[in-house]
Amino acid sequence: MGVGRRMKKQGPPPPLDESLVTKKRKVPLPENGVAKKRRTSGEELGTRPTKALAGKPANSGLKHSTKGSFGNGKKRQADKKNGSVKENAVGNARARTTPVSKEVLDGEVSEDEDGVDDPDIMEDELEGVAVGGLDALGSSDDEDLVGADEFLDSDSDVVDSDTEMRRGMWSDEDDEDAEEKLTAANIVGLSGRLDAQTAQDDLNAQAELEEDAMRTNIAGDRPKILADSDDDSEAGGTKLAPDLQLLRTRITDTIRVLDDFAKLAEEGRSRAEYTAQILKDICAYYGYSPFLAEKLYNLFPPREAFAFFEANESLRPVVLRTNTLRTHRRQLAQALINRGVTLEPVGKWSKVGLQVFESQVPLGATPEYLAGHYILQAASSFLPVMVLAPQEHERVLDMAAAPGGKTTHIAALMKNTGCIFANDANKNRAKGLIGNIHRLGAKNTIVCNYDALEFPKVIGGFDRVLLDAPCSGTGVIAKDASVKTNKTEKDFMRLPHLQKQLLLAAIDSVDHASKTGGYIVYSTCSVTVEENEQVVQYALNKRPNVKLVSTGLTFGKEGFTSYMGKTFHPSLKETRRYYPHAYNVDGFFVSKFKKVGPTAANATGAHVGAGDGVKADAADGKVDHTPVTDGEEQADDFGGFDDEEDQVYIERARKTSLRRKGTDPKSRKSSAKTNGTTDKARDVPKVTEETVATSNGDAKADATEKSPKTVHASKKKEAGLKKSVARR
Ligand SMILES: C[S@@+](CC[C@H](N)C(=O)[O-])C[C@H]1O[C@@H](n2cnc3c(N)ncnc32)[C@H](O)[C@@H]1O
Repeated sequence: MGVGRRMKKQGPPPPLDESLVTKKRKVPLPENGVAKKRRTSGEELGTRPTKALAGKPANSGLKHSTKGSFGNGKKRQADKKNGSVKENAVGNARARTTPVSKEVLDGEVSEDEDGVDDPDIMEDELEGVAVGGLDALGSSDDEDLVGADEFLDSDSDVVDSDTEMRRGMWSDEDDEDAEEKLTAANIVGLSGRLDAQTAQDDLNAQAELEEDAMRTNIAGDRPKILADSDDDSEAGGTKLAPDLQLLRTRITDTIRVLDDFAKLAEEGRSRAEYTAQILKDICAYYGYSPFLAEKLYNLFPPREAFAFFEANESLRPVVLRTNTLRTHRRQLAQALINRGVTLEPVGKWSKVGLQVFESQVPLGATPEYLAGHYILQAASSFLPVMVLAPQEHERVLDMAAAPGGKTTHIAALMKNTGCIFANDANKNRAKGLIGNIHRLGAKNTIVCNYDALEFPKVIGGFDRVLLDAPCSGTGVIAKDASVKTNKTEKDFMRLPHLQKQLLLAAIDSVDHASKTGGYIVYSTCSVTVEENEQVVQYALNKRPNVKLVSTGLTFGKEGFTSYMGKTFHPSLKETRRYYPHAYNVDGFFVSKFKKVGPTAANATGAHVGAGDGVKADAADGKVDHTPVTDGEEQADDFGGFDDEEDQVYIERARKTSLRRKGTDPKSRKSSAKTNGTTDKARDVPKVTEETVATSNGDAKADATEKSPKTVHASKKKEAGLKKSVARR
């Protein structure tokens, strides 16, 4: 039986209080009940699988997850009968820690192979599924953006009334009989259990606070934190193995001091000394490199930083996205419940997400999975596509698309109309992309395998472009702990540089005159300012023809408008940041641009010219190797091409090609003219291995012999080609 971890429901966290930051999950469980309970309540921040202790109930927090839970009613009835809610909860959670068969999961969801920078790696790395509850399934599978209140209230939306619960779950359906039966069995027991759990959690939190206050002797006294000399071998020093409990205590004590420095700091000690100490302790306790620990610590006030580091020790909830091209969420939920899956809607902010709490089957191998009824996808990965808001019949570019979680989401929102170009530079990952596109039944999608910097020369004039950029993955450390140590200063220069160039290419690939769109969405699963606000600011500097607009996601934290002495454009507040500790989702950044005019002829950027100019980056003072335009290209809707001029180059290239093949171009001229489709058919962008049928179901784009590298060499030729493809 595949079972998994219990998780907190997606949604806002409780305020950052001591109950969040004084858990001692590294400390062996005391035998007394208080400590056990405290751990249970401490699941506010989820599990810490990498450092879990034997005997510790994994993710047993029921506070958020059981309310309105949706699953096999038998278990809940049993719970109710027993009346010993707490014991059941803990016991069940312990029993549920056995991971889902990795082999089976891998067999079906391994499209995303490296995935370090990919929030959707959840699909590949899933080792277990959670146990838990449910509130309201949305009313429709048509996904709309929803406001902050709905997101933030996603926990409190749950109502105790049987009637209201059912209405919330299935309000889009008339025939609710089945659902009534399904849920009625759960509701009374769940409601009572939740109340008991809530009361217990409050007690636990209080007990924990008192315990900490006593042990650290901080209630009233100035804690002794800083060593008199450099010798701190007592806790995190190098002489002995670090004492994790002492380290943790010192971290929490230091946070208290930094919170109330005037009152609690030792005399003659500076804030910098305490900061240095806490950074050292964070490195020792959580295993970060000093470089990355400082970078991440600086994003938050000390107490929130601690919550962030803590949250990185727990996996986020397992979430699946209903593929509305193949099914409805209600039907999918029913089918999975019948297989022994406990799930609930991810929150009102999405009408297609289901959070899984427990499963008796491997979620990557169910018939529904194989039939493409859902994809395992981190909740935060829904956001960029919701922000992109693709419309039916549009042309959309997904610049860095593998393994296709967002591409297939876009296809679903477009109801398989229009056309999506799903590009990824990594051929192996592109294979996974193709697999997902087929499995999920996206029929309006063409897969290509270019370095996205080649756009818009490959093809441009899109209504919308999504750039879900390669990044450092500092938002998904819970999934990939290697990020803690393997990201260096060099990465935070190399990646932002690439991201900046990719973003310019994305902007230049959009048709500013699009009647329905003209939007670019830039997202990363990183939380660093270098990869987010600084990249956006760079684009604003380089492309005055774009402006930031609202993401429509009124939940999430505003992007920085200033950070460590750097000031960004005030509109950066339109961007959104997501943190694991704040919303129980992967760390994420989303921004949305509107293109309001053509890219200037003298604009510089990844797509422009093949020059080698090197100039200073006005935004951050770093050297920018952006090629400088030779001024040949004219601005147009696609960002600098001219049809007539292109035609000359195309013709010249055609002749050259014929000559190379030993054919006299003059002898072929008339046939080329009479058969105007010849070049067009040959010149569509290189399509990876296979081409997906377009929306009418029969049109097949031809694969070309061109390699991505040839695109760069024949830029003028491509300029015409993109037009021809665009008109297909
Ligand atoms: C964050 S992942 C994309 C995840 C994808 N959007 C999804 O939702 O499934 C970033 C992707 O960018 C690709 N990539 C990296 N550099 C690229 C480049 N220069 N051009 C195009 N794709 C690139 C990587 O292969 C990787 O698949």
